[in-house]
Amino acid sequence: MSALFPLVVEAAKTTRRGKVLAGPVDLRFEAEGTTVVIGPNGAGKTSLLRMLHGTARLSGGRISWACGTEEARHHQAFVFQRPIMLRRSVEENLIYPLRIRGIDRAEAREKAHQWAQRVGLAGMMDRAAPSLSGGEQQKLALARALITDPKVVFLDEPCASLDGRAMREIEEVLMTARTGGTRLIMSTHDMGQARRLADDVIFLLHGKVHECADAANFFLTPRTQQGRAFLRGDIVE
Ligand SMILES: Nc1ncnc2c1ncn2[C@@H]1O[C@H](COP(=O)(O)OP(=O)(O)OP(=O)(O)O)[C@@H](O)[C@H]1O
Repeated sequence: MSALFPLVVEAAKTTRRGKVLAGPVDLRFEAEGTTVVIGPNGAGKTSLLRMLHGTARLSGGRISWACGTEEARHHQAFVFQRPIMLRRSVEENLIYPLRIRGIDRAEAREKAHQWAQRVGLAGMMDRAAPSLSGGEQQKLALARALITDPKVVFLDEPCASLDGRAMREIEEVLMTARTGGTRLIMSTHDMGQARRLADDVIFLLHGKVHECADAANFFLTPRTQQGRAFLRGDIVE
């Protein structure tokens, strides 16, 4: 397969009924690491992730993967803030993305069991996915995203409204995926999580990239007054 990265974003923007949801933004993503997108409510974090993933239509600019867009799409996954479960068992939820990629049922089941084990859902394979708790559903959504071995995973607030334990378990899965070479691009409201996971940070304000920096630099010495205020927990508008 060809390389997906660098992912180059040039003056890309997405609008809805004349309102700019995100952009124009210029960004460049290399193949490794975790990028964390932060910013106040409504800053455009979800819209940026959807634009990069290709599910929000561009109304200007360009997003170019090193390979073709179709090939890149095949190697991506997206994890939503509120997991969307198939109304089937945990096992069927895990098997589904493999089956639609043509993997035979026996192999898909084996992989499903390995992934259930990894995210702590091994004892729940026969449970109906919608009956799982919020944390369990999010772990299932994560396993279902990673089971196809994607090159890049977008995650929109993957731990919103989860307790500390579920968050830690999810972060462990994410760190393992990152170490294994999966490129992660995620949003979070939780600055503790951003500090734990980020290799680099995009600080969005009013749909635009206000700061984009190496995580250590951003957290230690944010360049802008709004960046400093945001990290202090002040209201930034
Ligand atoms: N479908 C839509 N139609 C109209 N406006 C929208 C739509 N989706 C998002 N917006 C608006 O676009 C802006 C950016 O929204 P977005 O959800 O991307 O921000 P966010 O940073 O993810 O916010 P939050 O932290 O609250 O999840 C907001 O002002 C939002 O109200």
